[in-house]
Amino acid sequence: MNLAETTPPRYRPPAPVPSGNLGTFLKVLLSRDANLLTALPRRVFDVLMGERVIGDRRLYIINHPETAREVMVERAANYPKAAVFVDALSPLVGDGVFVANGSSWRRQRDMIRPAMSGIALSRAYPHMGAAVADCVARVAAQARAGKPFALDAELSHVTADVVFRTIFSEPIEAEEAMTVFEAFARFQVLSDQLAPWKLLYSGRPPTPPQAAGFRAACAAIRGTLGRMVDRRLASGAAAGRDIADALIGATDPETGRAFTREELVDQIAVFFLAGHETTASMLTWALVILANLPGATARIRAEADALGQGEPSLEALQAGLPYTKRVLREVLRLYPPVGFLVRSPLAPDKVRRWTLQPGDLVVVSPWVIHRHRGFWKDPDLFDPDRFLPERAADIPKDAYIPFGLGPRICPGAAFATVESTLLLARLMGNFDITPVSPASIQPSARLTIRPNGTVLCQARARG
Ligand code: HEM
Repeated sequence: MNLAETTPPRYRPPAPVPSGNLGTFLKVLLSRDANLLTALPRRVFDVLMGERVIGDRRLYIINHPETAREVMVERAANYPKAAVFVDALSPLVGDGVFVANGSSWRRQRDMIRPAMSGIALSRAYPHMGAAVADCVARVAAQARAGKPFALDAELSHVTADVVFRTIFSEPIEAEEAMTVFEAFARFQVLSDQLAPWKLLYSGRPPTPPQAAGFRAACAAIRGTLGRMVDRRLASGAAAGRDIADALIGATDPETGRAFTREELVDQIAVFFLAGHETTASMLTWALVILANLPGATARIRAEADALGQGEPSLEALQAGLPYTKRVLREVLRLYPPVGFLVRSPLAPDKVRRWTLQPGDLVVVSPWVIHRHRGFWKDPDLFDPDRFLPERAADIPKDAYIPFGLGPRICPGAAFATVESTLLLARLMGNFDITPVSPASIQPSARLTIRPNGTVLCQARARG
């Protein structure tokens, strides 16, 4: 079989057809569904930059990659993360690196570098392998039972397991890890419900009724992580074991100061938040899409089968599986888990024909840029081969930004790429996974861009 010929040439995976105007935008924002993706006007996917006034805020969307570069890279210091974004996450992550700004962010970013390095990845890799093997065993049990299972929940489980094992050398099944995992699920639901309130007001928004449950979920997560940190501090860090040890051993390059206990909890909460739902969402979309594409599935399986049954070395995984990686890149283009990067200028700044003021919101959206009519051929179609080296020249610089851009670019990109390649190869290599109701699956912008509901699937072991 010539595998290259088996991929259907034109497949449009689920996405809302943009049609919104300001009226629908506000309606969606205030509805229980609050899915921004259904509210985006068609025009947004054509313009290079646009302005909209919502409530008492001015909101700018920047699509042009060169303009995005000016703001996010060249003048990044004038564009810290917006308060609306920071306030939404700081009950969970304190002043951790994901939300910190200015010199506090710089110092933390320098200090987490060893925990995110290639050496740290090679130490994390065996933990990943163990978590993936457990995931394969759970899905095999579902296949034997013959009952539908929630694919999205399983992928959140395994990616949270990977994060936990790589931070603390402990699996998620441990009682404390499970407490964090379950409280995080509540955090996610409640933060989705709170987000629209916060966007509409530039001042302090009124306190909606969900806020108490939200704070309780954050306290449960931080309390548990704090106890785990205390135990590790008491037993002493053993250099090079895991991310917890790397963070405990990290020092500020200027002052030599280490993270305080609270700061350690902040960073670990960041890794948990930033490091598992993103990867889980990417993999959910990959499996949903591949269920429609036997040709692409066959190509991934050929690469997975070539890995053999034993644990592939990190080097083999990083160097190999080129088609699987192109599929994952294309999934990240169509469903970037972080769909909107939100900043606010510190000082007035002229950007194209507008003068942006402090308090304005500036959005650079991977979701919009990745589907922009001006930068991509057939932007809504699934075509992994657009990432073939010989077609690289077709992609404008900075039009592909699933991991962000500039100094705040995701430090976990290599980690996520290794993890998702291994998981996808193992799941596709061992199972047929088919959604029970494929027609109902649509993307929704929550904390990450996820399917709008539970993705029930049937798994069958491959013969
Ligand atoms: C497919 C998986 C992932 C995607 C798509 C992703 C995407 C992103 C994006 C877009 C940002 C920048 C946000 C902004 O500028 O506003 C970011 C930041 C960050 N990510 Fe990831 N991420 C992924 C996985 C991970 C993993 C596995 C980790 C850690 C193990 C991680 C840790 C972080 C951290 C610590 C930041 C904050 C960096 C800073 O502000 O300096 N991410 N991520």
